[in-house]
Amino acid sequence: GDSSSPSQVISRFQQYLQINTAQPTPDYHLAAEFLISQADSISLPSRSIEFVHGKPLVLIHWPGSDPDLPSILLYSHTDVVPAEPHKWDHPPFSAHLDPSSGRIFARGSQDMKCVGMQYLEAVRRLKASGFRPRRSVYLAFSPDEEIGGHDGAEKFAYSDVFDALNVGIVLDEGLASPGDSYRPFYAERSPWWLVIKAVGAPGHGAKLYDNSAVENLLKSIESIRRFRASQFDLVKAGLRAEGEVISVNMAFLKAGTPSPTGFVMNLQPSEAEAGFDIRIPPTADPESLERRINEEWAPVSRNMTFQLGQFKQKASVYDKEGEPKLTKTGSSNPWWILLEEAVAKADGKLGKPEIFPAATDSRYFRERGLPAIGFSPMANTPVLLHDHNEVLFLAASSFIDFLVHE
Ligand SMILES: CSCC[C@H](NC=O)C(=O)O
Ligand SMILES: [Zn+2]
Ligand SMILES: [Zn+2]
Repeated sequence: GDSSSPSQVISRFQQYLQINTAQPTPDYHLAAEFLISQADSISLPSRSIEFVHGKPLVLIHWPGSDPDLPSILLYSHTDVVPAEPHKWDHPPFSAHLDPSSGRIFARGSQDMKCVGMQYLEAVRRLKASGFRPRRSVYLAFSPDEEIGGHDGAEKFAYSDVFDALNVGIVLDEGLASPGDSYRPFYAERSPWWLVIKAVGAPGHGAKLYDNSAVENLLKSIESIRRFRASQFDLVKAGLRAEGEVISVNMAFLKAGTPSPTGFVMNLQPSEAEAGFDIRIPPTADPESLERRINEEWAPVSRNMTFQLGQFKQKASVYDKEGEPKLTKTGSSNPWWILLEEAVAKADGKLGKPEIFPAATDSRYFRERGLPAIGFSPMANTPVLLHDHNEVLFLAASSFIDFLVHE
C-alpha cells in the first residue's frame, strides 16, 4: 500500500526498534543495513563510514538545489542503553504496540530511535510531495553515544567528511515533556565522574577511634549529601531548572575486608571508596567545585585522595577563553526562529530553552562552533529514557509533523 500510511510508518519504526543495538554489544551492522535500505527506498544516496572498525556511521544525503549554502544536519545515535527484560511489561526489543493506548514499548523508543525515524519519515513525506530543499540536508546515524561518543560523533565532528558537509545547524536529541509543550535544548551539563578514597588505620571492630577509613569517607559523604540537597532544593522550590544546578549522585560504595562468608565483621577496614556522577551546568564555575572537592570532599587532612574522570568533557562545554558554549536562542538565532515557526505551524507549543541535564553528542558540534539544538518532540509523555518500560505515545508525540513544516 501507500508507503506513508500510518501503519507503514509504525511498522518501519518497529523494525528499527527490534534491532538490538544495546551497549555493550550493539548490532551496528544490522542497524546500518536497515538504515541504508530506508535511504534506498526514498532514493537518497547513503554511505556507511567506519571511523573505527565495526562501528559504522550511516550518512544519508538529500541534495539541495543550492548546495553551496550551509547544510542542515539531522543527527541521531543508533545505540541504546541495556535493558533488564524481566523488569519490563513487554520485551524491550519486541517493539510491542498496545493498540488501545497507542503506545510502543521498546528500549530506544524515546532515546532516540523515534527521532532518527522521524527524520527519515519527514524526508520521505516531503520528497513524495515534490518538495526539494534549497540547502542540502544530511542525516547522520552514529554509534556509541551512550558510551561517550568518542568512536562516533567525536571522530565524525573532527573528520574531513564532516568538513565537506559544510554544516550550518545540527538537530540532535532532547527529552520528552510530561506537559504539553515540546522542549528545546540549547546547551548541556558536563559530566565529572568523581572517585574519592579514604585510608585510615585498621582496628578492632569493637574500638571507637578517630580517622578510620570509613569514618573519613562518611564525613565526605555527609558533606556531599548536604551539597546535593542544597542543589535539589533550588529545583524543588522552582528557582532553578533541572539543568541549571549541579547534580551529585552516588554510583558506588566500596569498603570491607572480604572473607569466605562475606566480610570480616570485627575488623574496621583500612580503605574505603565511593564514586559519584556529577553534572555541572555550563554556567557554573568549575574551579569553585574543584576547590570544594579538594577542601571538603576529599581533603588531604582526612587522609583522602580523589580522581576525576571525564575531564575531557569539560573542554567541550567551555571554549578556550573559558566561556560556556551555548547555542543562541530566540531572535538572535535564525534557526531558533525557524524551529519556533515550525512547531507553531504544527499546532504545537514550544517550551522555554533548557540545558540538557545529561550529555549528548551535541557537545562535539558545539565544540566546533556550530549551533546545535536538542529536540525530541514528545509532548504529554513521561521521561522514560534509560528506564524500564520506555515507551512512545504515538498520539501524544507529533511523530513526524514537525520536520515536514521546517
Ligand atoms: C559522558 S559519556 C555518557 C553519555 C551519556 N549520555 C546519555 O545518557 C550520559 O551519561 O550523559
Ligand atoms: Zn540519547
Ligand atoms: Zn541515552
